[in-house]
Amino acid sequence: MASPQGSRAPLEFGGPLGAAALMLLLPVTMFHLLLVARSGPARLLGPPPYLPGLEELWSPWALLLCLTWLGLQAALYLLPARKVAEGQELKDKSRLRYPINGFQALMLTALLVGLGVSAGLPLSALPEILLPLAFAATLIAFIFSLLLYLKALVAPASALAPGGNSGNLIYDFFLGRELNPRICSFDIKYFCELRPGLIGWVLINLALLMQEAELRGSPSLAMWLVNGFQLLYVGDALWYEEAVLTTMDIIHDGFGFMLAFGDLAWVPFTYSLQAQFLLYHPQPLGWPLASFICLINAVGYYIFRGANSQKNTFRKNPSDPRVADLETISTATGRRLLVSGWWGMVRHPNYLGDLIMALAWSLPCGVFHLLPYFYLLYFTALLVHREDRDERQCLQKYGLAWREYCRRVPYRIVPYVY
Ligand SMILES: NC(=O)C1=CN([C@@H]2O[C@H](COP(=O)(O)OP(=O)(O)OC[C@H]3O[C@@H](n4cnc5c(N)ncnc54)[C@H](OP(=O)(O)O)[C@@H]3O)[C@@H](O)[C@H]2O)C=CC1
Ligand SMILES: CC(C)CCC[C@@H](C)[C@H]1CC=C2C3=C(CC[C@@]21C)[C@@]1(C)CC[C@H](O)C[C@@H]1CC3
Repeated sequence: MASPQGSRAPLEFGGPLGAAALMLLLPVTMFHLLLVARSGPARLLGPPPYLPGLEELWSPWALLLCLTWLGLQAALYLLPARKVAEGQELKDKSRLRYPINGFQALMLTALLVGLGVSAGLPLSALPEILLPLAFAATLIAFIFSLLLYLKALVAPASALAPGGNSGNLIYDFFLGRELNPRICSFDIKYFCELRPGLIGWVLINLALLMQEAELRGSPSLAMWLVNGFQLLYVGDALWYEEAVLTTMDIIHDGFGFMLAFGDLAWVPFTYSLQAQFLLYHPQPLGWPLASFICLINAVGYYIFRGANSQKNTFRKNPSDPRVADLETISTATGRRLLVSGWWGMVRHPNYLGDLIMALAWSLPCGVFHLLPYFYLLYFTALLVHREDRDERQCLQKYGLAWREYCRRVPYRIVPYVY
């Protein structure tokens, strides 16, 4: 299979073997987490309580529910948007246009769910069918990736991603071949990155909260905190939806199994792990400790939002008064790099804020189980790896100017540590 010209990018994720291992390991990990979260000992590293049979995993109703959810989110995506944003310049010098109506989709979904629940929709029954739902989402991600792989066979070379076109079927299937697969103006990757998975995640959290209220009379303080923190995170991502257009997922990575599974299955079913854990393992939490955890989340959010907004404002308009006084380094591309403000503290201040929030999401679950800290552990690994990929791409893009930035700002994520 021919590679597009100049796309002999170095293989990532351990090449075809690594990709094959991840394609097996990620779904297995997700099912392991779903099973142990509801088991008595809730041991992250122990064996699952039992191995579910196909009859417990497969349900045509769960598949129908997942497809309906995707259909609903697609319909909301197609509603008129308050703004249409242009993406980064592509290889052929064109720019794609993207609707900015993610927050509107979240609000409309909340309204529909609210109406549904008051009309008797049994949302609190959702936790009972998480296993078949996760199985259906995984199936959809596999089929989706396969169709996207086939679609890329007829795509022009200019539409292919720099990464996932090595010629190795497994590797390319995992990473994704086409950069911005679209059906007419419907951008499949952009849609999946923010809508069904993220909104699905907070919906699952809400269902877990409602089931806890049914079981114990009212939701616990720990459950409120986890729901509140994660709703803030998802609301923020959709409010600042345009910022996703500059992430490496949109600019650099193709849309293959990694993102399809990540967006549609991994995010809703593993990011809701803390709420799942709390439903089956209630944790006492007093107001003083809860206030301290809120403070940790607020500090994390302040850094995360401050850093992301500073970079986005600077990238949109470097002479904006909010960033005009910051010190910068010029690069040969004409773009400049910030070396003061948040981006002068470490080279990825937004990751630092994100990790502090991840800690705050786990703390309400107490310190006697490792399971609710899975997200923090996985996320640290994801961000360290992501930071490494980004550094390599920036070095390629900015050359000596990037080296100068690394000299001026030596720490990557945690000041004086890493
Ligand atoms: N919850 C989750 O699962 C995940 C969350 N995230 C979060 O999403 C957000 C976006 O992350 P991500 O896309 O990885 O990366 P970043 O938002 O950090 O973007 C990296 C890019 O920023 C630009 N940049 C880097 N340094 C500077 C500088 N000093 N001055 C100006 N521009 C600079 C470069 O692009 P250029 O120069 O081309 O503009 C670089 O490629 C983060 O907050 C992250 O924490 C990310 C992944 C998963
Ligand atoms: C499990 C796989 C190895 C990797 C899957 C990765 C995906 C789950 C993540 C890749 C980048 C993501 C981003 C977000 C969610 C997770 C995925 C899809 C955000 C939308 C989360 C909210 C932030 O405000 C923006 C993030 C952009 C990147």
